[in-house]
Amino acid sequence: MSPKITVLFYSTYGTNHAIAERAARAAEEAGAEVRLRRCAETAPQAVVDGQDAWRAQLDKMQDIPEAKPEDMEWADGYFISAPTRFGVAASQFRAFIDTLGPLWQSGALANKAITATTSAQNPHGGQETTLQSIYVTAMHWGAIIVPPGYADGVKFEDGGNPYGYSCEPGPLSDTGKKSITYQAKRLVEYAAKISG
Ligand SMILES: Cc1cc2nc3c(=O)[nH]c(=O)nc-3n(C[C@H](O)[C@H](O)[C@H](O)COP(=O)(O)O)c2cc1C
Repeated sequence: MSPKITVLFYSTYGTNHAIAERAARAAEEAGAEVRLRRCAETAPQAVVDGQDAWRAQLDKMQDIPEAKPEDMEWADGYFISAPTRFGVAASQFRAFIDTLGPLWQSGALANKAITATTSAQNPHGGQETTLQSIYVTAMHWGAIIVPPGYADGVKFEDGGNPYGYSCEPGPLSDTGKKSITYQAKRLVEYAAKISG
């Protein structure tokens, strides 16, 4: 049976959207059934409309369904991508996560494979703490964290973040694409093992 993967992301300017699209394609290539889902925008419309780039990115994502708790229940594994904000994940991502209390209580979030990626403006702007903050939540769920580590040579080329692929904003590099592909395929492999 194909493992089911929900690729869950939030993106203001497009970087984490690009990561998520790449991860979704890689997971499908690895044989998974995939749902690509975006976290709903929670910033006031006037704030979004006040920045052309923010407005354009939100318009670009209109065809991607907003994440619902059911997308988390459905999946065997989660590929997460969220921007770094003050050293942790963007509040739009957290707002969705904070709707999952009833699912957590039912035990539906336990035993799911999870891996995470992020971007930050600066090379050392908090990527590692953001990923760790996402994994702290995963531990509360009883999810099984699948970090990339250094288990593939690409991790010695992509900046070497063992917690998850991370980058600075902008178009993905070829190495970045390879690293995301590796991380998504590794997630599919372990989601399949865990879900049996
Ligand atoms: C409120 C706010 C806080 C941010 N905090 C950080 C930060 O702590 N470190 C950093 O390097 N970049 C920070 N950034 C930059 C974001 O990480 C960057 O915009 C994001 O990675 C771009 O991802 P996206 O294109 O998917 O929106 C911040 C941006 C905003 C708007």
